[in-house]
Amino acid sequence: MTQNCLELRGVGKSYGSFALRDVDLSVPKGCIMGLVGQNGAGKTTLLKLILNLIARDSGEISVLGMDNRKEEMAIKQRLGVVMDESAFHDFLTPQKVSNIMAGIYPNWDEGQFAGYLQRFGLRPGDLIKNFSRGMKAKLSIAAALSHAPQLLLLDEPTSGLDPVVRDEILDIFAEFIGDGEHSILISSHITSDLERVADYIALLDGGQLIFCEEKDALLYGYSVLKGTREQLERLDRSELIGLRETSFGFDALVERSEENRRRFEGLVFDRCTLEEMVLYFIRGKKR
Ligand SMILES: Nc1ncnc2c1ncn2[C@@H]1O[C@H](COP(=O)(O)OP(=O)(O)OP(=O)(O)O)[C@@H](O)[C@H]1O
Repeated sequence: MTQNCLELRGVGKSYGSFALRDVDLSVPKGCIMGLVGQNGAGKTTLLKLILNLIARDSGEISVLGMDNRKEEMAIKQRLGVVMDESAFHDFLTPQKVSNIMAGIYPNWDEGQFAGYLQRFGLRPGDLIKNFSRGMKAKLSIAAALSHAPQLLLLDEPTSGLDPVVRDEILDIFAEFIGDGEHSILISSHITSDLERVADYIALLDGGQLIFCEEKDALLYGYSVLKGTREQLERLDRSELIGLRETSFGFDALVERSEENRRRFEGLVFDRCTLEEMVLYFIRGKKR
């Protein structure tokens, strides 16, 4: 059995002027991979391709060691999914959702679902119509987790949630992968959430995978370099990623290496957040 729960090879899909091109991506078992990128970068398209909700133009996709087209039904039993739009009809209640899910998933765990509802402060008998965006998001996450899935595919699951609930949900995600057998691919614009829980980060931009790296390797492998305009004039710019010039000076991302320490001696090296790093890489690509 493969150690990757998800593998994409040469995956492509085009929609008029937008194209997801030649994406190779592997999600190892037992980890959380964060998928980041600007609006329209192709994150939802990628997740829909994995779910076989849309047909790919090229490439291969294997989910939990199975071909995502040939074994779609078997895969869906073992996947927990949250897409960004509300998953359940407004006239339902969480209790009715539970009854419906029990008919779809042989592994549906009513008790576990009820436990999540209680944890999230959702009443089983209330109409979803009257739920806030955050409450709908919590319901979707509770449902995705309650049929013993091995892999969660989550499209911006925490976007409508307040920081306290987000924190609790991130803890639940960390618990979920704790035994090394479960994994999560999560797209999010909240990079601080990913900085907290993700093991790997994949950046999409304009349909292209810019990188897929271990989060710690990214955070410890790069620094922000800062200096004056005069200092910039004397530098070899080929090492600078996403250079930004201001009236005072410049900043750019550089690889953290002894060679660069010597090359840029006398300049300031700062730590970099994941959010800053993503901005530098996107800016660097647009140059
Ligand atoms: N059904 C469709 N028909 C035509 N174009 C589409 C369709 N679905 C998506 N697109 C286009 O594909 C591109 C990528 O969209 P996608 O929803 O994958 O981006 P995203 O990274 O998820 O964005 P966001 O962060 O805003 O959710 C966009 O240019 C979008 O307009």
